[in-house]
Amino acid sequence: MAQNFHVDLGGIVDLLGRHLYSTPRVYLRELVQNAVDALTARSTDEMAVTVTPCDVAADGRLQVSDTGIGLTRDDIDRVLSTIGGSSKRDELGFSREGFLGRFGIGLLSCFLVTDEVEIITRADGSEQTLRWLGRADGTFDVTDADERREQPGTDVRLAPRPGQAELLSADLVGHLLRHYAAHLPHRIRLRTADDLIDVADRRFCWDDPATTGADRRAAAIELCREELGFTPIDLIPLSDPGTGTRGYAFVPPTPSGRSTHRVYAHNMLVTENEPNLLPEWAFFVRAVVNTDHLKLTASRESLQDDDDLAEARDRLGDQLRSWLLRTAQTHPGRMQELLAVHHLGMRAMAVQDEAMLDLVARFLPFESTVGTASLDDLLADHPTLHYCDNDGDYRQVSQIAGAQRLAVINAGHAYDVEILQRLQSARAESRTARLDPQDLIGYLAEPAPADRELFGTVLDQAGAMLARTDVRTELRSFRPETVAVLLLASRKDAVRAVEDDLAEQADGAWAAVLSGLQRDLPNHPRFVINTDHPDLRRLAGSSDTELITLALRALYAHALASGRHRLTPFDATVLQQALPDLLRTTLDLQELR
Ligand SMILES: Nc1ncnc2c1ncn2[C@@H]1O[C@H](COP(=O)(O)OP(=O)(O)OP(=O)(O)O)[C@@H](O)[C@H]1O
Repeated sequence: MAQNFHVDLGGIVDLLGRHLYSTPRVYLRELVQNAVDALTARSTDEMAVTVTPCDVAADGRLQVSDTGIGLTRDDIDRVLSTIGGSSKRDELGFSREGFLGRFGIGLLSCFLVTDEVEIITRADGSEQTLRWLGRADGTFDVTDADERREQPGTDVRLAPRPGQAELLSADLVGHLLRHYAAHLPHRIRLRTADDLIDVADRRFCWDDPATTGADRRAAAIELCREELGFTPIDLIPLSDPGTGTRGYAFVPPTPSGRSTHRVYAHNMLVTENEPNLLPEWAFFVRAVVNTDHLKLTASRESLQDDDDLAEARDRLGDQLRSWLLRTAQTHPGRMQELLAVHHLGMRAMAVQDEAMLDLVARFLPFESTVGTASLDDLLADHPTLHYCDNDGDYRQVSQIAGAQRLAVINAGHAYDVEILQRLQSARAESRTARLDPQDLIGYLAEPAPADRELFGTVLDQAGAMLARTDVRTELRSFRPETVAVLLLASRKDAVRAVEDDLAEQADGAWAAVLSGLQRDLPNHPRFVINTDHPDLRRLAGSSDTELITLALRALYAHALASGRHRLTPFDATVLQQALPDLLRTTLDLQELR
């Protein structure tokens, strides 16, 4: 014969307490939820839930009392005395419309704070008042109650477990009620020593037909201040009728790395930190919403990550996106302000979404060698946009590229490169290309033959100086003529190994350094000498090869220092010695005069 499982209630309560609920405080939310569901099931005018904290009640027990539908003897057997039993699912097991509960386990959370739950109830349409007493050891009694309820409804009473009275007493109960229940559309009252206070006294502004236009906006901003703790720089109405989800997304005044949202279900607070309500790219907003149909997890502390939520997320994401596009058209100034604070979020969004890409291309300012401007403006003037994918490369090339009117963007921020690549593939007419600092040489003019001749000795001496390194010397004629030399090295080269022989080379003489640095790298850094530089031209005219070498060392040191290069041991030695050497020689020359 088939037998029933025996249930160890203590074990189940322990499981709930440790693994389902984040805190024993949820007991109060579960009780208020049941009371509100009972009101919903009855629907008369005399509807209220009254909560009496244990330190206010005469018998020292917390009581949650409602004027709801109550329970018949049969209900008690089916739903109270059966774990998992619930009146809030239909025959097929689906949640019934309008109810908060669904799983039939909420009441068990009371055993997180008490050993005994007493329920006094009178069902709507019945004269009988019944008493159910459930204990944490899994036993229960059902009897006629000694007292008689005047009205249909239910009182649930809990005596605090020793050491847990605080969880059931006035301070915390008042706080929790306002936290969970402030927006409930029912009358929820807290009993104090001498008064009854309404705690559910807030309507969501979007549900209040009386507040419209500017008033509604002001009310929403106030809601954001109270519930999210900041004054938003903008707000976006959200509405997904399919899941009965409504609210606002608020734009914070400072950037946030990842945003979570405050979600209510049937006006009862579910969570302050729901990560899955809006698409991941929407981290420039935080939302407050109420939902009627999105499902909750059994703990009721987060949304179920199911298909309904995924679809709602897409639709709400569409609303954010169209709002942004509209704002860009109608209030470009506001858009600019938004981008100034949340450019990182917008960049992330542009990588995933074409509409956002257009928006970012239109509004986001990029630093470039031809000025700071939007990608659209830059592309209008320059058929090909070059970019450096890191700030170091950009700093190396920016001055020279700018002087040659070569448009190079600093794409060193997060997502910049992806944005430029996406732009290239999304728009046939947009050309973007990565620029390696070494590529810059291709944009600098070859010197005239006469200048090549003039600089013959300089070129030879530079070649000799750098003979044992992998740096190649080039002559070029370029603007500005105040720049004498350039050292162009790609990042790949810049990070080439230097550590091994560093110690050996640190204080070595020139010869030792040079002989120690045999490299054969396919990509050679370029030491570029500007044949237009007036003093270099004077130097080139000199026949003093020693002076030329000294000057070249100093110029090489200068190029190293100004280009933010990673130093090889050779570079470090040049940097250390070149300028003192030059100084000494100048002084020697002066003494000779
Ligand atoms: N105050 C009340 N008035 C009337 N019926 C109640 C009340 N409290 C509980 N019940 C009945 O007891 C059942 C079990 O309650 P319980 O809180 O354990 O689960 P639930 O509310 O159905 O679902 P969930 O686990 O999702 O909260 C409810 O379905 C309801 O029928």
